[in-house]
Amino acid sequence: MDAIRWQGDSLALLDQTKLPVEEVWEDYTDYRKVADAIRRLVVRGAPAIGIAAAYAVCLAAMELQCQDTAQFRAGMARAAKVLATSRPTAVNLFWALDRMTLALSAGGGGPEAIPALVREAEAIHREDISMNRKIGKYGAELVPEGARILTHCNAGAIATGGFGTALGVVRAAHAAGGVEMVYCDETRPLLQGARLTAWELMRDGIPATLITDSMAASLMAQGKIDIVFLGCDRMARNGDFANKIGTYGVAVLAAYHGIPFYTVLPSSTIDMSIPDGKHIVIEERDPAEVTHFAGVQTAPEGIRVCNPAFDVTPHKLLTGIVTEKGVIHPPFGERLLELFG
Ligand SMILES: CSC[C@@H](O)[C@@H](O)C(=O)COP(=O)(O)O
Repeated sequence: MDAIRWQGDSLALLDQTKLPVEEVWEDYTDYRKVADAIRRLVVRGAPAIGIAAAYAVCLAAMELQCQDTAQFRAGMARAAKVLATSRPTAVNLFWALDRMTLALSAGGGGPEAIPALVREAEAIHREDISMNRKIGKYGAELVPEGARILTHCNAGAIATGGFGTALGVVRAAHAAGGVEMVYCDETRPLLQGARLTAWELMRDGIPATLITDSMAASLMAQGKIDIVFLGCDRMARNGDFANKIGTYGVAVLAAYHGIPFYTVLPSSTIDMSIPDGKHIVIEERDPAEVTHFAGVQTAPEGIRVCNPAFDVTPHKLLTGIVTEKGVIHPPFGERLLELFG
């Protein structure tokens, strides 16, 4: 299962805004439209955003290849800026753009660098899938026999290059026969859990139950959740992390009920340049996402709205962090530095 395909001179994206009702792939040749697709959540999920941006840099270079060197370089800098302002929170976007900028300079800085840029974007894509496979293997070892797992948002194959982070763990654990049920929080306001996670799990034949976000507490109190796995958009070097709004609430609930709570991420999601979660920029999105549901108004016109797309969970609420280098336990700051510093 995938949502991003490089086609040599164009990028195909599965339009995630249309799932689960329609499976529509769109072709992109204009990097500006890819930036807009990232903004509109056609492509979403931290690793997937980075991969799409890397391919968009290739599209920019192809568009600019007939310009003289100075114009090519100025155009590439402009394209990187447009892509960097698409969404602020997931660090994978900036990590991928930095890699592409280095590949551009290493390749000569001009249109002659196009093959090197394509190779780099493909490497970013391929490495992400391979990190997810390793993450799945390590994470599956944490899953108790007959586990009932809770997840939030969508950290699946379509949020990554393929296989998924939190859902990669679920896939690996299910293949080993260890999963009784995956409870998916619907994930207000844009329903990534209901529209995307439920869809991915059903397609793979993994037992899944959809719940509204407000049901998680009651399920935990009834002893129906054994372990929580969810994704990450940016982790600071002390282990504080941003993920889809509602994650912090799930973390508090899990701590209260004594349920193991893990975030699952590739190293491309770790931002060692910031000391803690206070430094993570949280994206504020359109109020209409809260006041309207599928185009239908559900709140009075003119009501003030607060719509942060992410929240920050303090590292103290984490049982562990699942990465491609293994599972990290406290003290997170020291272990992150050792493995990723
Ligand atoms: C492997 S995806 C990890 C995170 O990016 C995911 O949990 C998440 O919060 C996605 O938010 P979204 O706003 O849908 O891009």
